[in-house]
Amino acid sequence: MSAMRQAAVRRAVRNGLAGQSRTHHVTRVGLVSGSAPGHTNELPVRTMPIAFGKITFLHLAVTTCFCGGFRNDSNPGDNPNIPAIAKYFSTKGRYEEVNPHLIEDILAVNASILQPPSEQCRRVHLTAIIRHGTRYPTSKNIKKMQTLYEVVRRKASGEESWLREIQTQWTMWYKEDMDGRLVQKGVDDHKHLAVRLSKLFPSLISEEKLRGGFVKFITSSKHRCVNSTLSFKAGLTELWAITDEEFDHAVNDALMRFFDQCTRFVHEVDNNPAALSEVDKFKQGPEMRRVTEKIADRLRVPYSDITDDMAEAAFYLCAYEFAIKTVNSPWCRLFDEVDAQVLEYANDLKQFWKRAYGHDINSKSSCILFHDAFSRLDNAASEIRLGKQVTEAVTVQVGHAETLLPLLTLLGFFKDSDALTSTNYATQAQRSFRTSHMLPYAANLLLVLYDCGGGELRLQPLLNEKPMTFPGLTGTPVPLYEDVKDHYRALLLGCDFETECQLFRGRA
Ligand SMILES: O=P(O)(O)O[C@H]1[C@H](OP(=O)(O)O)[C@@H](OP(=O)(O)O)[C@H](O)[C@@H](O)[C@H]1OP(=O)(O)O
Repeated sequence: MSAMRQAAVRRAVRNGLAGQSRTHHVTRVGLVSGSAPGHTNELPVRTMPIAFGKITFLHLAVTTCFCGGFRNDSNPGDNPNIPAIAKYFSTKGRYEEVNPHLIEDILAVNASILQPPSEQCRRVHLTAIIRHGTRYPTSKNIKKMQTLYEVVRRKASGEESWLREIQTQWTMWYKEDMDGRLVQKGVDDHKHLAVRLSKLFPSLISEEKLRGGFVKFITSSKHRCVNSTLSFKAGLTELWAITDEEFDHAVNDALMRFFDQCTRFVHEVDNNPAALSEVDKFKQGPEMRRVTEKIADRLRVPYSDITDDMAEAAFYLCAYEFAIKTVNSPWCRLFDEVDAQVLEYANDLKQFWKRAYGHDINSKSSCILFHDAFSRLDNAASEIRLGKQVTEAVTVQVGHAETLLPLLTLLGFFKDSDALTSTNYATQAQRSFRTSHMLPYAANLLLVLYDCGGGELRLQPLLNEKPMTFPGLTGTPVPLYEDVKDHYRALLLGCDFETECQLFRGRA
């Protein structure tokens, strides 16, 4: 693309010119191969043509004047290509289900939600903590899917078209060595997120800032995270047609996989089955039993063939076929909405007790990430106060659902009055702790620091590109940075990772 055309593209993105519509077919991004040699489904190391699709500036103009919050009424019932139960897929859900406006335009942003707190305020720093993009199932779940497929293939009987499709057309294509690796949709998740964030924060995520070394990248060592980081960078380099420079990223598991290194969490939760007793009780309880019996009835197999694990495997088959291939799989026909809500709750129970409010150490294990985020914000704040340029304008940190959730918990987000337990499902229908809304693939927590002049700094949190308010700080949508620090003073003064993660902490 000529320099003149690049400038025109950049101007159009910046100015949101309506009426101009350009299609930029960008190609090539090299990814880290993570699979066993010869795996047909693995993203190849060699570069691969990824058509960026259409960057339509017309949409930019339309969406920037799109008022109010995003539409959450994707109403999949109207769209036969979207499973009616897609909004219950928990951490196996697509990003588009929490931002349905992206279904029609994956690059659409709603800049109006990001109006600065006042005319004087300008954005000076952005920290983005992002879950990797869409991935294959883990080998643990692929084994369960394979077992279920054999039961259905060999024992199910019935004339329903969806059953015949499973038994005669659908093939078990998942292989154990896929084990959670990033898929092509996951590459696109991060490329598109990068472009949307560059449109939302053009003064921070810009070619100039990227080339100037003001944008830092940190990632978990897992393939899905490294490849998501490469994809995020590719989204920017392709947008700006940068071919003469590459940009580093740091692999830092102490930050992005802190849960592996917190001894007390590993001992008291990760390696302790009793820590998830509420999950186990729910999976053996009446709600789940009704689901497994209904599935067995639909398949006309004995109740003993469809355990809670088999029901979960069927649910995951529906979710992965949709997330990876965007197909409304025949596996989805095994569930009605009530069944899906029960399976969603089982997932939420796992996340609640393993990564969130269920055990205090779950959130305290994220102290290292909490302090890292605030030290970056403090550095930016002091450079602003000294009248200097902010040396780290943007930090992009790629991790897991279990990176984000403990931090969100530590900050007090999505806390209900009652804990999720094996016995209160019926009263938790309106709970705020719902991972389907919080943690899809590519879920992202953004912390935006504003300089409003006269030493006034403000901090805005966003989750999945939607503004939030810090729990307990509801006076203003974008509070003073000092008020936020006051609010979290105890954590800022304490929350010492080494102390919290000591095995026999505080015991004689
Ligand atoms: O049920 P699976 O095996 O998929 O659980 C995964 C985690 O996936 P999630 O429960 O979040 O959907 C996976 O988190 P991710 O963000 O990396 O996808 C995690 O890394 C993996 O270890 C499994 O978690 P588990 O708690 O060990 O089951």
